Amino acid sequence: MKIVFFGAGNMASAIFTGMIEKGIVKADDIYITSKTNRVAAMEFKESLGVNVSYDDAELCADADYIVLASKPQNFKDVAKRIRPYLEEKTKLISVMAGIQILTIQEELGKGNSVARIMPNTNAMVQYSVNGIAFSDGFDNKDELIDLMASFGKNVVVGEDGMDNITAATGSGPAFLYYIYEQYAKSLEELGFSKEDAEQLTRNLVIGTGKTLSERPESFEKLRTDITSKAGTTEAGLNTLSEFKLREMITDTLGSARDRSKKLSER
Ligand SMILES: NC(=O)C1=CN([C@@H]2O[C@H](COP(=O)(O)OP(=O)(O)OC[C@H]3O[C@@H](n4cnc5c(N)ncnc54)[C@H](OP(=O)(O)O)[C@@H]3O)[C@@H](O)[C@H]2O)C=CC1
Ligand SMILES: O=C(O)[C@@H]1CCC=N1
Repeated sequence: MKIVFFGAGNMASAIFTGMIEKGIVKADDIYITSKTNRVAAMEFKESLGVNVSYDDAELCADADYIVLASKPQNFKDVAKRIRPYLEEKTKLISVMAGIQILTIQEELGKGNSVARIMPNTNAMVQYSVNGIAFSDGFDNKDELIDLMASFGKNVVVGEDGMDNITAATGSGPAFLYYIYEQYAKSLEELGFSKEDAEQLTRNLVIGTGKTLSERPESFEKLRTDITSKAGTTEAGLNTLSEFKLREMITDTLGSARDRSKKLSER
Protein backbone atom coordinates (compact mmCIF):
# COMPACT_ATOMS: atom_id res chain seq x y z
CA MET A 1 0.00 0.00 0.00
CA LYS A 2 1.22 3.53 -0.79
CA ILE A 3 -0.12 6.40 1.30
CA VAL A 4 1.09 9.88 0.40
CA PHE A 5 0.73 12.87 2.73
CA PHE A 6 0.73 16.31 1.14
CA GLY A 7 1.45 18.15 4.36
CA ALA A 8 3.69 16.88 7.15
CA GLY A 9 2.60 19.12 10.00
CA ASN A 10 0.83 18.59 13.29
CA MET A 11 -2.14 16.62 11.98
CA ALA A 12 -0.42 14.61 9.27
CA SER A 13 2.41 13.57 11.56
CA ALA A 14 0.00 12.52 14.31
CA ILE A 15 -1.78 10.27 11.81
CA PHE A 16 1.22 8.62 10.19
CA THR A 17 2.96 8.25 13.55
CA GLY A 18 -0.15 6.55 14.93
CA MET A 19 -0.46 4.26 11.89
CA ILE A 20 3.18 3.19 12.04
CA GLU A 21 3.25 2.71 15.82
CA LYS A 22 0.07 0.63 15.62
CA GLY A 23 1.72 -1.46 12.88
CA ILE A 24 -1.20 -1.07 10.46
CA VAL A 25 1.18 0.17 7.74
CA LYS A 26 4.92 -0.06 7.29
CA ALA A 27 6.94 3.17 7.39
CA ASP A 28 8.06 2.40 3.85
CA ASP A 29 4.40 2.55 2.72
CA ILE A 30 4.27 6.20 3.80
CA TYR A 31 5.46 9.09 1.62
CA ILE A 32 5.41 12.64 2.95
CA THR A 33 5.99 16.03 1.42
CA SER A 34 5.68 19.59 2.60
CA LYS A 35 6.04 23.05 1.07
CA THR A 36 9.30 24.54 2.31
CA ASN A 37 10.09 23.04 5.72
CA ARG A 38 12.16 20.11 4.47
CA VAL A 39 14.05 19.85 7.75
CA ALA A 40 10.90 18.80 9.63
CA ALA A 41 10.01 16.29 6.94
CA MET A 42 13.52 14.81 6.97
CA GLU A 43 13.32 14.48 10.76
CA PHE A 44 10.35 12.13 10.28
CA LYS A 45 12.44 10.14 7.80
CA GLU A 46 15.14 9.82 10.46
CA SER A 47 12.79 9.06 13.35
CA LEU A 48 10.14 6.90 11.66
CA GLY A 49 11.68 5.72 8.38
CA VAL A 50 9.03 7.26 6.15
CA ASN A 51 9.84 8.31 2.59
CA VAL A 52 10.27 12.02 1.86
CA SER A 53 9.94 13.39 -1.65
CA TYR A 54 9.32 16.66 -3.47
CA ASP A 55 8.95 14.96 -6.88
CA ASP A 56 5.17 15.12 -7.46
CA ALA A 57 5.25 12.57 -10.27
CA GLU A 58 7.05 10.12 -7.98
CA LEU A 59 4.70 10.90 -5.08
CA CYS A 60 1.50 10.37 -7.08
CA ALA A 61 2.67 7.31 -9.04
CA ASP A 62 0.71 4.23 -7.98
CA ALA A 63 -0.59 5.95 -4.82
CA ASP A 64 -3.47 4.14 -3.14
CA TYR A 65 -4.30 7.16 -0.97
CA ILE A 66 -3.26 10.79 -1.06
CA VAL A 67 -3.92 12.57 2.24
CA LEU A 68 -4.60 16.29 1.84
CA ALA A 69 -3.14 17.64 5.08
CA SER A 70 -2.24 21.23 4.34
CA LYS A 71 -4.15 24.13 5.85
CA PRO A 72 -7.38 24.82 3.95
CA GLN A 73 -5.98 28.08 2.60
CA ASN A 74 -3.10 26.20 0.96
CA PHE A 75 -5.25 23.58 -0.75
CA LYS A 76 -5.23 25.27 -4.17
CA ASP A 77 -1.42 25.19 -4.21
CA VAL A 78 -1.45 21.53 -3.19
CA ALA A 79 -3.99 20.77 -5.93
CA LYS A 80 -1.69 22.36 -8.52
CA ARG A 81 1.03 19.89 -7.51
CA ILE A 82 -1.24 16.84 -7.61
CA ARG A 83 -3.49 17.52 -10.62
CA PRO A 84 -1.01 16.64 -13.42
CA TYR A 85 -0.12 13.28 -11.90
CA LEU A 86 -3.29 12.11 -10.10
CA GLU A 87 -4.17 8.56 -11.14
CA GLU A 88 -7.76 7.32 -11.40
CA LYS A 89 -7.31 4.60 -8.76
CA THR A 90 -6.00 7.00 -6.11
CA LYS A 91 -8.41 7.85 -3.31
CA LEU A 92 -8.19 11.32 -1.80
CA ILE A 93 -8.43 11.67 1.97
CA SER A 94 -8.86 15.23 3.23
CA VAL A 95 -8.32 16.33 6.82
CA MET A 96 -8.77 20.00 5.87
CA ALA A 97 -11.34 21.69 8.05
CA GLY A 98 -14.26 23.04 6.08
CA ILE A 99 -13.17 22.06 2.57
CA GLN A 100 -16.08 20.27 0.92
CA ILE A 101 -15.77 17.06 -1.05
CA LEU A 102 -17.18 18.82 -4.13
CA THR A 103 -14.55 21.55 -3.83
CA ILE A 104 -11.81 18.90 -3.79
CA GLN A 105 -13.25 17.07 -6.80
CA GLU A 106 -13.68 20.32 -8.77
CA GLU A 107 -10.20 21.59 -7.86
CA LEU A 108 -8.54 18.33 -8.93
CA GLY A 109 -10.75 18.11 -11.97
CA LYS A 110 -11.10 14.35 -11.85
CA GLY A 111 -13.71 11.95 -10.51
CA ASN A 112 -11.49 10.42 -7.85
CA SER A 113 -13.14 9.05 -4.72
CA VAL A 114 -12.84 11.45 -1.81
CA ALA A 115 -13.27 10.98 1.90
CA ARG A 116 -13.24 13.83 4.39
CA ILE A 117 -11.99 12.89 7.78
CA MET A 118 -11.92 15.04 10.88
CA PRO A 119 -9.37 13.52 13.29
CA ASN A 120 -7.54 15.15 16.16
CA THR A 121 -3.96 15.10 17.41
CA ASN A 122 -4.76 12.30 19.86
CA ALA A 123 -4.04 10.19 16.77
CA MET A 124 -0.40 10.32 17.89
CA VAL A 125 -1.34 8.04 20.81
CA GLN A 126 -3.86 6.10 18.68
CA TYR A 127 -6.83 7.67 20.45
CA SER A 128 -8.22 10.16 17.94
CA VAL A 129 -11.92 10.65 17.25
CA ASN A 130 -12.35 10.45 13.48
CA GLY A 131 -15.39 11.97 11.80
CA ILE A 132 -15.68 10.44 8.32
CA ALA A 133 -17.73 11.50 5.29
CA PHE A 134 -17.47 9.65 1.95
CA SER A 135 -18.07 10.91 -1.58
CA ASP A 136 -20.70 9.06 -3.61
CA GLY A 137 -19.33 5.86 -5.11
CA PHE A 138 -16.41 5.55 -2.67
CA ASP A 139 -15.72 1.82 -2.90
CA ASN A 140 -14.07 -0.41 -0.27
CA LYS A 141 -14.91 2.01 2.56
CA ASP A 142 -13.93 -0.69 5.05
CA GLU A 143 -10.27 -0.50 4.02
CA LEU A 144 -10.13 3.18 4.96
CA ILE A 145 -12.24 2.65 8.08
CA ASP A 146 -9.80 -0.07 9.19
CA LEU A 147 -6.83 2.18 8.45
CA MET A 148 -8.35 4.96 10.56
CA ALA A 149 -9.33 2.59 13.36
CA SER A 150 -5.57 2.17 13.83
CA PHE A 151 -5.35 5.66 15.32
CA GLY A 152 -8.78 6.39 16.73
CA LYS A 153 -12.48 5.85 17.19
CA ASN A 154 -14.43 6.32 13.94
CA VAL A 155 -17.71 8.23 13.61
CA VAL A 156 -19.16 8.02 10.11
CA VAL A 157 -21.14 11.24 9.59
CA GLY A 158 -22.66 12.83 6.50
CA GLU A 159 -20.78 15.81 5.16
CA ASP A 160 -23.34 18.03 6.89
CA GLY A 161 -22.12 16.62 10.21
CA MET A 162 -18.51 17.65 9.64
CA ASP A 163 -18.79 21.22 10.98
CA ASN A 164 -20.08 19.97 14.34
CA ILE A 165 -17.53 17.14 14.67
CA THR A 166 -14.76 19.56 13.74
CA ALA A 167 -15.75 21.82 16.62
CA ALA A 168 -16.51 19.02 19.07
CA THR A 169 -13.54 16.68 18.65
CA GLY A 170 -11.30 18.15 15.97
CA SER A 171 -10.69 21.35 17.91
CA GLY A 172 -11.90 19.78 21.15
CA PRO A 173 -8.50 18.76 22.55
CA ALA A 174 -7.33 22.40 22.35
CA PHE A 175 -10.33 23.56 24.38
CA LEU A 176 -9.56 20.99 27.06
CA TYR A 177 -5.83 21.85 27.04
CA TYR A 178 -6.80 25.50 27.57
CA ILE A 179 -8.86 24.50 30.63
CA TYR A 180 -5.92 22.46 31.96
CA GLU A 181 -3.64 25.49 31.48
CA GLN A 182 -6.02 27.63 33.57
CA TYR A 183 -6.28 24.90 36.21
CA ALA A 184 -2.48 24.78 36.53
CA LYS A 185 -2.31 28.59 36.79
CA SER A 186 -4.96 28.43 39.54
CA LEU A 187 -2.82 25.89 41.42
CA GLU A 188 0.01 28.41 41.28
CA GLU A 189 -2.33 30.95 42.89
CA LEU A 190 -2.96 28.41 45.65
CA GLY A 191 0.79 28.48 46.27
CA PHE A 192 2.23 25.60 44.23
CA SER A 193 5.34 26.26 42.14
CA LYS A 194 4.78 26.50 38.38
CA GLU A 195 6.49 23.12 37.91
CA ASP A 196 4.46 21.39 40.64
CA ALA A 197 1.23 23.01 39.44
CA GLU A 198 1.77 21.70 35.89
CA GLN A 199 2.81 18.21 37.04
CA LEU A 200 -0.13 17.94 39.47
CA THR A 201 -2.54 19.04 36.73
CA ARG A 202 -1.01 16.64 34.20
CA ASN A 203 -1.26 13.69 36.60
CA LEU A 204 -4.83 14.69 37.60
CA VAL A 205 -5.90 14.76 33.94
CA ILE A 206 -4.14 11.49 33.08
CA GLY A 207 -5.71 9.87 36.17
CA THR A 208 -9.25 11.00 35.35
CA GLY A 209 -8.70 10.00 31.72
CA LYS A 210 -7.49 6.56 32.77
CA THR A 211 -10.52 6.21 35.10
CA LEU A 212 -12.83 7.11 32.22
CA SER A 213 -11.08 4.59 29.96
CA GLU A 214 -11.35 1.77 32.49
CA ARG A 215 -14.56 2.42 34.45
CA PRO A 216 -18.17 2.39 33.15
CA GLU A 217 -19.59 4.97 35.55
CA SER A 218 -21.11 8.19 34.15
CA PHE A 219 -19.40 11.58 34.51
CA GLU A 220 -22.06 12.48 37.11
CA LYS A 221 -21.53 9.28 39.16
CA LEU A 222 -17.77 9.70 39.14
CA ARG A 223 -18.24 13.31 40.28
CA THR A 224 -20.76 12.57 43.03
CA ASP A 225 -18.57 9.73 44.36
CA ILE A 226 -15.99 12.46 45.16
CA THR A 227 -18.47 14.93 46.60
CA SER A 228 -18.77 14.17 50.30
CA LYS A 229 -21.80 15.76 51.97
CA ALA A 230 -20.92 19.23 53.29
CA GLY A 231 -17.32 18.61 52.29
CA THR A 232 -14.64 20.43 50.32
CA THR A 233 -15.76 19.29 46.88
CA GLU A 234 -19.35 20.37 47.50
CA ALA A 235 -18.09 23.79 48.59
CA GLY A 236 -16.01 24.11 45.43
CA LEU A 237 -18.79 22.88 43.13
CA ASN A 238 -21.25 25.33 44.70
CA THR A 239 -18.90 28.13 43.62
CA LEU A 240 -18.22 26.58 40.19
CA SER A 241 -21.96 26.22 39.50
CA GLU A 242 -22.45 29.97 39.97
CA PHE A 243 -20.55 30.52 36.69
CA LYS A 244 -22.19 29.96 33.29
CA LEU A 245 -19.72 27.19 32.38
CA ARG A 246 -22.01 25.32 29.95
CA GLU A 247 -22.88 28.56 28.14
CA MET A 248 -19.16 29.33 27.85
CA ILE A 249 -18.45 25.95 26.31
CA THR A 250 -21.50 26.09 24.03
CA ASP A 251 -20.41 29.51 22.72
CA THR A 252 -16.83 28.23 22.24
CA LEU A 253 -18.01 25.25 20.19
CA GLY A 254 -20.40 27.47 18.25
CA SER A 255 -17.57 29.76 17.19
CA ALA A 256 -15.48 26.81 16.02
CA ARG A 257 -18.45 25.35 14.12
CA ASP A 258 -19.20 28.69 12.49
CA ARG A 259 -15.56 29.05 11.39
CA SER A 260 -15.76 25.59 9.84
CA LYS A 261 -18.89 26.66 7.95
CA LYS A 262 -17.08 29.82 6.80
CA LEU A 263 -14.18 27.74 5.49
CA SER A 264 -16.76 25.62 3.62
CA GLU A 265 -18.09 28.56 1.65
CA ARG A 266 -17.45 28.11 -2.07
N1 LIG B 1 -3.92 20.39 14.08
C1 LIG B 1 -5.02 19.72 14.38
O1 LIG B 1 -5.29 19.37 15.55
C2 LIG B 1 -5.99 19.37 13.29
C3 LIG B 1 -5.81 19.84 12.01
N2 LIG B 1 -6.70 19.49 11.03
C4 LIG B 1 -6.50 19.98 9.67
O2 LIG B 1 -5.23 19.51 9.24
C5 LIG B 1 -4.70 20.43 8.28
C6 LIG B 1 -3.27 20.74 8.66
O3 LIG B 1 -3.30 21.34 9.94
P1 LIG B 1 -1.96 21.33 10.82
O4 LIG B 1 -1.29 20.01 10.66
O5 LIG B 1 -2.33 21.81 12.17
O6 LIG B 1 -1.11 22.47 10.06
P2 LIG B 1 0.49 22.62 9.98
O7 LIG B 1 0.75 24.03 9.66
O8 LIG B 1 1.11 21.98 11.18
O9 LIG B 1 0.90 21.70 8.72
C7 LIG B 1 0.55 22.11 7.41
C8 LIG B 1 1.44 21.32 6.48
O10 LIG B 1 1.04 21.57 5.14
C9 LIG B 1 2.20 21.81 4.39
N3 LIG B 1 1.93 22.54 3.15
C10 LIG B 1 1.53 23.82 3.00
N4 LIG B 1 1.45 24.12 1.69
C11 LIG B 1 1.82 22.99 1.00
C12 LIG B 1 1.98 22.65 -0.37
N5 LIG B 1 1.71 23.55 -1.34
N6 LIG B 1 2.40 21.39 -0.70
C13 LIG B 1 2.65 20.49 0.28
N7 LIG B 1 2.55 20.74 1.60
C14 LIG B 1 2.13 21.99 1.94
C15 LIG B 1 3.12 22.56 5.32
O11 LIG B 1 4.43 22.55 4.80
P3 LIG B 1 5.49 23.68 5.32
O12 LIG B 1 5.68 23.43 6.78
O13 LIG B 1 6.71 23.41 4.51
O14 LIG B 1 4.84 25.01 5.01
C16 LIG B 1 2.92 21.71 6.57
O15 LIG B 1 3.72 20.55 6.51
C17 LIG B 1 -5.59 21.66 8.30
O16 LIG B 1 -6.38 21.67 7.13
C18 LIG B 1 -6.47 21.48 9.54
O17 LIG B 1 -7.77 22.01 9.33
C19 LIG B 1 -7.77 18.66 11.26
C20 LIG B 1 -7.97 18.18 12.51
C21 LIG B 1 -7.14 18.52 13.62
O1 LIG C 1 -7.93 24.70 14.13
C1 LIG C 1 -8.16 24.15 13.04
O2 LIG C 1 -8.65 24.73 12.07
C2 LIG C 1 -7.85 22.68 12.91
C3 LIG C 1 -9.12 21.88 12.55
C4 LIG C 1 -9.54 21.21 13.85
C5 LIG C 1 -8.35 21.38 14.73
N1 LIG C 1 -7.45 22.14 14.17
